[in-house]
Amino acid sequence: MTIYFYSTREQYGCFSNFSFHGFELDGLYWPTSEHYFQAQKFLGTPHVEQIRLVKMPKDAARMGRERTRPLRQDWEQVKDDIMRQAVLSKFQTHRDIRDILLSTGDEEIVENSPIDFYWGCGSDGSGKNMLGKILMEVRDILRHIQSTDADNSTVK
Ligand SMILES: Nc1nc(O)c(N)c(N[C@@H]2O[C@H](COP(=O)(O)O)[C@@H](O)[C@H]2O)n1
Repeated sequence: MTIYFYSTREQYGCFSNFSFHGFELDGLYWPTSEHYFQAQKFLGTPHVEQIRLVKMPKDAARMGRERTRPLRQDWEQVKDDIMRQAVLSKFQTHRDIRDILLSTGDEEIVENSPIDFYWGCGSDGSGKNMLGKILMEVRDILRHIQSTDADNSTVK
């Protein structure tokens, strides 16, 4: 059965980038994956740190979406990899949510956003669901890491 998520307050809310599961990446601490993702839009400028330091992910999202500052030129080419790295770091850092992600087996995961047709499925389900796809990719990576670790710890 397809797993839908969106709000951090509902079931599978930990799959949202707005969930408070911080991690270290690029030598810095990020309070949420939304902070990391939005800040990377302005790599090489002081705005990265300004976004990293705001308390709430909704403020990081607002700042990242403001177009008063120029977006990095290669954003469209790099944004999926940046999201993948942020989501992987988040789930590698927190065992409790890693277990929740792995417990979904091979079920399809969909960000049930009524407004976002790129990261989510959009209001009519026709969206690309890139965040859901990335979560499923990360699930595969974590499953592989787990089985490799188990093999390595087996006494031969
Ligand atoms: N809560 C929420 N509100 C929105 O308006 C959204 N678009 C989303 N989706 C999340 O937004 C992030 C990416 O947004 P931009 O590409 O910067 O517009 C990403 O975390 C989506 O999952 N969520």
